[in-house]
Amino acid sequence: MKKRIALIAHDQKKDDMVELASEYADLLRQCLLVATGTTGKRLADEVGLTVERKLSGPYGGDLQIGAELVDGKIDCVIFLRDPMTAHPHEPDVNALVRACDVHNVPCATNVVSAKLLLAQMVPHHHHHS
Ligand SMILES: O=C(CO)COP(=O)(O)O
Repeated sequence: MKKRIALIAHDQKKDDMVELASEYADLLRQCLLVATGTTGKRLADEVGLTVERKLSGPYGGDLQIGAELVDGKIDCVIFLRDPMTAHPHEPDVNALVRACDVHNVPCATNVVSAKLLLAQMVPHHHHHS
């Protein structure tokens, strides 16, 4: 069965997310993708991925993804957080990461971790950059 991957990036990390997704586009096309609003739009517009878009993070998108996650509908989370900027929805961000820990769902919060995790998500995937 296809893996369902959540992709989320704070504003200062969106360029990194687009770059990461471009590099791993072949792999990501074999998965079902869900993203917060603005991240999802950029992935669709700039990488050409098919992405199910939730609300933007500050409007509850992290919580929508968290709700699916606790229902067992998310296999892994790539959440490129900006550690240098305060966010009004920080409680939501923490809730999603906490839900990953509660339910033992892998969650990568930086690019290097994301690459390691993505490489494990699709069996026998050979990465060409
Ligand atoms: O704020 C976010 C995650 O906390 C991301 O939301 P957007 O993808 O809509 O910018």
